[in-house]
Amino acid sequence: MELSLSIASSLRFPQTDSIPLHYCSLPGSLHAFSNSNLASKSVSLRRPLIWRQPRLVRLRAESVTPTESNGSVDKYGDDDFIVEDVPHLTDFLPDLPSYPNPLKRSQAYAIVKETFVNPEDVVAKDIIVQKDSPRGVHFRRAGPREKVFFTPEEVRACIVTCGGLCPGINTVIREIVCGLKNMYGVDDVIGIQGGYRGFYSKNTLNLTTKVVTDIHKRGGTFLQTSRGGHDTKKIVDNIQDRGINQVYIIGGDGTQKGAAAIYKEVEKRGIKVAVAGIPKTIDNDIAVIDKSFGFDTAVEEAQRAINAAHVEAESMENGVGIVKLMGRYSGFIAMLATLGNRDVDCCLIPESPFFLEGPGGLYEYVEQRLKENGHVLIVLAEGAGQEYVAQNMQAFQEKDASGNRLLLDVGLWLTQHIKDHFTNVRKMTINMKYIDPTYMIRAIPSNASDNIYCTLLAQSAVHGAMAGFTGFTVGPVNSRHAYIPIDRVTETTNTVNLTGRMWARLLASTNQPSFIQDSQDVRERVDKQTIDAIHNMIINST
Ligand SMILES: Nc1ncnc2c1ncn2[C@@H]1O[C@H](COP(=O)(O)OP(=O)(O)O)[C@@H](O)[C@H]1O
Ligand SMILES: O=P(O)(O)OC[C@H]1O[C@](O)(COP(=O)(O)O)[C@@H](O)[C@@H]1O
Ligand SMILES: [Mg+2]
Repeated sequence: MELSLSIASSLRFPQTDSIPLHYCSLPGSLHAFSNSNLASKSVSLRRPLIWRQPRLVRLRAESVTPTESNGSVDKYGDDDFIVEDVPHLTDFLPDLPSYPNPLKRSQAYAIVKETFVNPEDVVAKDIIVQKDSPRGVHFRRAGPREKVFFTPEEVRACIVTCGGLCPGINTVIREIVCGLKNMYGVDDVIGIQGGYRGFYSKNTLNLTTKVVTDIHKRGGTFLQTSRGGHDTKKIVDNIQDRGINQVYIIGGDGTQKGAAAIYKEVEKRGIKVAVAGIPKTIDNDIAVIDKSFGFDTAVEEAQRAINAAHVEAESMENGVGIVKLMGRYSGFIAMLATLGNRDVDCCLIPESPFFLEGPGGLYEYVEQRLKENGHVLIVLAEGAGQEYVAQNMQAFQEKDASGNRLLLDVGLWLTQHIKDHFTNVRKMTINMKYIDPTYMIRAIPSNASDNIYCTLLAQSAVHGAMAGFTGFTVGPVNSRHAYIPIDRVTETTNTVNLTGRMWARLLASTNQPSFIQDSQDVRERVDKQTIDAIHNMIINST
């Protein structure tokens, strides 16, 4: 694949693992990589966001003792050291006063040795490097700052939850309320009910630490959620009318796009409102961050359905167990639930097309497993094989209120096809058990480790907003929490990399067919996806 220099020098690839040829930092400076690894992730391009001088000035002005700082202008100015910084209220309100952070005096932090994050701390996006590789992309490290831009008395915060459910939403709500109160002495927090449309169509709830004290023990969202209904102007009007100056938005890729629109409108109006996004998705499809909260809980819960299907399948002659799990465009839940289980014979995900008939197809493999083992267990993500289901059902494409494509039931479709094939074509009796635990895996409270994760997310968001950052999403990057520009997490979707090692591990574990007859084919397909994504981004960015 070839990229012309003019394209490469004005646009930069955000993810080194999906860079086919070039990696550019500053316009005009080009780093060529011999690495031609191709990823199944869609690759997108964005304008360079290198810390330019104004950001450097602000970053350094934020330093406690600039003379003692480890950094130097050169260091940050290096072409290969890129910091993708988040906006700050002072970008459009330069005269905003700052105050000493009250955290130092709080009960929790009184004896902490290093209360505040060094303002020059950044988190590396890629931690696998070679000796001579460029230092690459970094994000600002999350955590409390020496200076804050709100007094506790002036804060009026709100929390809203949007999109689908996932375990842990209530923990995040709780910890934002408790974090604001216990760390910063903020009393005024309100809940927006029913997602974005709740800003302009519903009454708010007063969220005190007492009100939220045990909500983390329940699944779902205490504030309710919805799809659709994002009207930026009405939402920001409402934010202004209610005197809200910190907005915490919990939601997935769609929600974060909405948060970016709110931030931009706030900036346009020049009002002092910090907008913080907390990424939420059961599908784990949000780019940049390590993993979304509640994902592990969901994978764990999926084990119950898979185990039940296994018990049913192995207790009968020619038992076929099929479990359908969530995963609209990304098969992470199905992949991890399969890897975590070990009884699964085959995992089907949206990223990996499969076929039924002929050599190397699913029917052949099912028959082989029935002969070898007496039963077979299949886990499939709801987004897998949608093109076949649509063809067969001659269905038209429906969308939900947010514009997401509504999926056809691939579980029922596959169940029927396997039954028909073995009964009518192979003249074999099979015992089919189909389990669809779809909502059960996301409508539960989060487990202990997700609760810890949710607490970190909430507290990091609170520290960021109090420090005046805005238009950011918080999340772990290589296990360290960072403030990430919202656009960065919405421009691409995280999908299972078919040419990566994790999918290979799954194939090695289940020993299922890869459904790829020619590995060159898949490389070319992934390559084409990459080129298409680049073309789309170029068109969108012009
Ligand atoms: N491109 C967008 N711009 C503004 N708001 C959006 C956008 N996409 C989705 N939203 C809003 O975000 C909310 C949640 O989106 P949805 O796709 O349903 O869930 P998720 O955030 O979990 O992906 C909805 O209220 C929807 O209107
Ligand atoms: O039926 P609902 O509530 O729209 O949710 C179903 C969809 O939500 C998802 O869980 C993803 O939701 P998000 O966009 O909120 O992350 C998909 O896996 C699933 O297809
Ligand atoms: Mg989504």
